[in-house]
Amino acid sequence: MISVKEAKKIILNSTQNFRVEEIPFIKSVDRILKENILADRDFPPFNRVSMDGIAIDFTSFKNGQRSFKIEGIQGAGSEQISLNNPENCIEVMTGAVLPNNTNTVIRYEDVTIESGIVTINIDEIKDAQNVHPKGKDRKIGDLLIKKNTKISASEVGVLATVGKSLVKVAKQPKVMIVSTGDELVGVDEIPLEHQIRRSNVFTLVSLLERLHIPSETAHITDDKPILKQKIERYLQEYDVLLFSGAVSKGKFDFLPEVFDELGVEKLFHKITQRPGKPFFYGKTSRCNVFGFPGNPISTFVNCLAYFYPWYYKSVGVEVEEETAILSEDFVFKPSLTYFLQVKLSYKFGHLVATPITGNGSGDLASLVNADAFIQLPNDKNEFKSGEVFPIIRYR
Ligand SMILES: Nc1nc2c(c(=O)[nH]1)N[C@H]1C(S)=C(S)[C@@H](COP(=O)(O)OP(=O)(O)OC[C@H]3O[C@@H](n4cnc5c(N)ncnc54)[C@H](O)[C@@H]3O)O[C@H]1N2
Ligand code: MOO
Ligand SMILES: [Mg+2]
Repeated sequence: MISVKEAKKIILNSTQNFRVEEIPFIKSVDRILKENILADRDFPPFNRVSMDGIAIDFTSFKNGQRSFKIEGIQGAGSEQISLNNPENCIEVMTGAVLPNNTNTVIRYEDVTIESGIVTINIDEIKDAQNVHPKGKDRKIGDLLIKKNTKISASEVGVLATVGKSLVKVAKQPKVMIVSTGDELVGVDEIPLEHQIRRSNVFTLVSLLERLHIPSETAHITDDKPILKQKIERYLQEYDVLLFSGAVSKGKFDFLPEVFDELGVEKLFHKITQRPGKPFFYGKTSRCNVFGFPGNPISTFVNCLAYFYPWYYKSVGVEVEEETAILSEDFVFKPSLTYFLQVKLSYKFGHLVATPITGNGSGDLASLVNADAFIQLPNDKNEFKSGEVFPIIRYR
């Protein structure tokens, strides 16, 4: 049996490189960028008019001129024109190129126009006002988005603007999720008295969907030869296998021996934690094997506490640890790290975690009443209101 800290260390030391693929940028949200995105031109690429109005040569205004004859019109999307007479003006629209020989824009709200003559109604005008200068935001070649960024809507806009219709992202691992157990029937079946419906595979599928990892699922009964035959094939075809169940001490908990017989290197089996203690973790040269204990909350918390960080490290993303303040005193006697279910809220701007009591790791209904797990260390038994501990959110 090893500690949570040791287990995490082993897991983070056995990450995989899923390599890189190119996908349409519009499909890239929540994927991990695998190239630096540079400015393909200055931002903005020309001196951009930022208000609808008139463009003048500021020197004329400085010299006391207040009325200007309209010489032309410059709309967004038309080639730059030039002001020929510095005592005239050009009507300009937001997004247009600032006309040649002008440098200052005055809003329509601040002028009156009569018979083609513009009269300025305000005294306060600054040189170069209402112009967004070429290259003010970014220069050509500047780094806009760093490699290993998790792509969001804001990155998508930048990718579009630099013409990155195809973008390099971390490839997702090929994952198979396997449930085991003779007591389990399908979601659409009516269970007999001694049976229950499978739920863990679907929680795992959904937890992986949050990471945009597609997965396949299978169910295998507690039959050792069949388990062995199927898992042998999965080990050759998938990058990651996630199991739920059959890793504890029961007569039909065949997975640890099957893994051993199939040459899966055991990296650990059992962690000093609750729930999720009998977690098995191993690997072959191509595949990482996560054998989550079958109790639903054990499978759930171990996927969040171990598979998620393993995945993020594999794709090169650093995730900051989040913490919350315990809202009430809590006692946990066993010397195990306890992943306590909590409901999160904000009090005076601080994240507060209120314990949600359930009936142990089989009580999957209690998961819907909580938002996260708070990780209480195994070196003490009494946890006081106001103390701060790491949390793992699932909402
Ligand atoms: N003698 C001991 N017994 C147990 C120990 C122990 O240390 N000594 N550990 C307990 C702990 S802790 C856990 S957690 C469970 C882990 O059991 P397994 O990983 O072997 O899982 P199973 O025996 O197959 O099932 C346990 C439980 O979970 C239900 N289950 C399994 N798969 C699913 C699924 N896909 N959907 C819904 N529910 C599922 C299953 O019906 C069982 O009730 O072992 C303890 N025992
Ligand atoms: O420690 Mo087990 O994983 O909850 O019942
Ligand atoms: Mg068992």
